[in-house]
Amino acid sequence: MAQYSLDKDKIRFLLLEGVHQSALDTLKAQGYTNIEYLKTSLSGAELAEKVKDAHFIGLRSRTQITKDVLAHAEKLCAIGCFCIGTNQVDLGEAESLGVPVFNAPFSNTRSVAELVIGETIMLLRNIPAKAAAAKVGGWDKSANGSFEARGKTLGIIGYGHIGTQLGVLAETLGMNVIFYDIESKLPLGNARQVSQAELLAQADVVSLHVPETPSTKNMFAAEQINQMKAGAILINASRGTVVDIDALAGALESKHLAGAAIDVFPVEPKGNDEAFVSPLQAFDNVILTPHIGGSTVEAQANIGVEVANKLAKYSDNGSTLSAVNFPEVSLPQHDGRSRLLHIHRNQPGVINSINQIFAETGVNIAAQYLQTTQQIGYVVMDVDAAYADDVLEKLKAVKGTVKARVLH
Ligand SMILES: NC(=O)c1ccc[n+]([C@@H]2O[C@H](COP(=O)([O-])OP(=O)(O)OC[C@H]3O[C@@H](n4cnc5c(N)ncnc54)[C@H](O)[C@@H]3O)[C@@H](O)[C@H]2O)c1
Ligand SMILES: O=C(O)[C@H](O)COP(=O)(O)O
Repeated sequence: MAQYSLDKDKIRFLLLEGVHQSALDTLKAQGYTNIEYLKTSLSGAELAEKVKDAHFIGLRSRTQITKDVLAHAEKLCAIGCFCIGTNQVDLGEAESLGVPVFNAPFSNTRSVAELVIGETIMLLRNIPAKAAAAKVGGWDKSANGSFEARGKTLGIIGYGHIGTQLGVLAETLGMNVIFYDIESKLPLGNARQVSQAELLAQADVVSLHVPETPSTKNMFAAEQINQMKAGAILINASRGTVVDIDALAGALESKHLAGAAIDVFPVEPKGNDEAFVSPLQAFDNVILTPHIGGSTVEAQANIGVEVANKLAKYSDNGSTLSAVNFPEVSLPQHDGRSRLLHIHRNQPGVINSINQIFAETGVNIAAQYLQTTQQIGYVVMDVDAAYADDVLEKLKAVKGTVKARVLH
């Protein structure tokens, strides 16, 4: 399937889930005005219908871009996740269709880490339960079950961008930091990498910061919760699939855990007007938040600019730097030339066929860039504008071509 570069006002953006106004401002400032902006997520037939005409889709963590949805998105050039997580997109399928997926890998890191620090202090002091009692006339003035954070041990599971930020902040409170990660990681400050069993046996507060993957699905179930210290606290601001909520409810019921803070759930409401239901609503010593770990004004404004810029850059010059599922190519401007972009299956003979076209037509390649993943190859060639459309037609016919377009 070939795609020609269109006039900017014909390039259609579908932005879902109320991404920040800064995304619209950034796109408009770069000449992209054909933008459909929705405050909610979409699913099913509605989503399939909307993606049909979209060249670019922007979304947050809620919208599921499955293989089926992608099959409806025939004009799709790229997807922007205006958040950190990209598990809501079928990344492999998008790759095989020649659709790069971008995200904002650090823009809300600090917001999540700060929320977890706040929750750690509140839960160690038993504030949620005391505040709930006070609101209905109770007066629980007592030091029992209320502790300082200083000197306590924080166990971080998943020591990536958020986990490391959290560890640094926790040390400034005087906490001891231990962490577990499947990779060997450079410990920051005085943090120590330990096994998961050691972490669960030692930590007063356990905080989860892993991505949603097959290996993290239900990784925190009854077995792991039972290994936590009696009276410990569990915090999850990663993904709702990571914790078995019924097992957590059981541990709160039996008072094995002293409290929890949960920001993400196996099933979350589609929008702010849908009711939220969870067995954890029964517990006053649990902080429940509506997936707002990354929802600060600062983070959302930065994410809007960052991801919109990545989409505009891919549209304008083909750069795929920091795409999460695609060969990464950082490209200079192509002033005075046209740029041919060719996405193909990574199979023997494709580059040879492409070179053959140039050998036969005698068109000179002023610059060429190539990157591959196991699945696909992405080759970019700058040529004299007079020949670009002709060469594009020939490139489209190369066996193994997934997508080809030209930028004038
Ligand atoms: N609640 C929110 O609003 C919010 C905001 C931002 C991110 N998140 C979630 O937090 C996750 C983590 O974000 P990040 O930026 O720190 O990601 P990251 O990729 O920088 O770090 C994740 C870490 O988890 C480790 N890991 C992966 N699988 C593991 C396993 N089975 N056991 C132990 N460690 C494992 C990785 O090696 C990595 O070090 C994101 O994937 C996203 O789902 C939630
Ligand atoms: O992956 C993320 O960055 C967080 O889960 C935040 O997602 P959101 O943009 O839907 O709040």
